[in-house]
Amino acid sequence: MTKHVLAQNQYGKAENRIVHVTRKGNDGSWHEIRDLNVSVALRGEFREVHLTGDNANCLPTDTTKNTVYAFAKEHGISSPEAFGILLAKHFVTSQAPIHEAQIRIEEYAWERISVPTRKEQHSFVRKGQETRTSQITFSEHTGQLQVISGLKDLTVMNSTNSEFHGFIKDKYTTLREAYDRILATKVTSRWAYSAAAASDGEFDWDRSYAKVRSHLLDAFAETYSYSLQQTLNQMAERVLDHCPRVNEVRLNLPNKHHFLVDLEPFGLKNDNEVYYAADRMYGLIEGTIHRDGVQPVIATSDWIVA
Ligand SMILES: O=c1[nH]c(=O)c2[nH]c(=O)[nH]c2[nH]1
Repeated sequence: MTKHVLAQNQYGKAENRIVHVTRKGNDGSWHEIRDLNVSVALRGEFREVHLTGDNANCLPTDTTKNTVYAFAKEHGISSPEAFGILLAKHFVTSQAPIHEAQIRIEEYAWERISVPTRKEQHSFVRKGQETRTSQITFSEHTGQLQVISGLKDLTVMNSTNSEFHGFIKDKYTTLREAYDRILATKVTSRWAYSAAAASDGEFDWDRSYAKVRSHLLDAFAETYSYSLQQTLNQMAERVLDHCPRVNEVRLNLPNKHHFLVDLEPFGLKNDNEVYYAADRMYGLIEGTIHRDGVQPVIATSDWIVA
């Protein structure tokens, strides 16, 4: 029998998605968020764990995950580096068999959507450009030029001012009513211009794009939401109200769920500070709003992935 050698090994929970909300100001209405993807890898005396099934030296990956969320509550997240240092030191100094801990953190950066008319600041847009889209169709039969513009991958978040309750409860319903939740979505939108705009040689398409984008953002930030469906309608209505040459707006809004982490088992109270950001599954809320009397033209069957 050849002898086999257990060489380098490490383990831990990877990709702990965490969103931490800090409330500042006298009334806590100025929110700051940190959005991290934290992976933990532990190295040390784990020969027995691999070779004999003796788990005496094994700190469960589940515990490493809990530690990440509990540390966010206990210490806050001043920077990914500072948070990583706290975690790495903790694992190595608290458990004898753990000799080395490696914490890898990706941070997703957000910018504030500032709403000048209100003091509360809890609306954010993910840094990095969204993709601008357009579809132009010209038909020789009708002589009609059709322009459908749009955007995708515009990720936005409100860290408060979102509720969801009063919904149907049947025997399969387990969802709890929410009176203060995070509302986040990655916006895909397309909007159709009037035929007059499409054939107006002077029309400023760049300016119009910027205007629609900013109305979508403002409506998202300013809507006190009772469902993502309601937010969807507000966003589209805002565009139709302010952009006379847009006839129809379609929105595909994946509900990027953020679940409050239960910190009670560690004797910690989670005052809507520490969230688990799930990437799947997601609610997918879609709809078209158009001017009365205008025939909708935007396809409704596209496959949208969050
Ligand atoms: O805004 C929401 N709309 C829903 O239809 C829904 N369903 C659900 O589980 N959560 C939510 N949130």
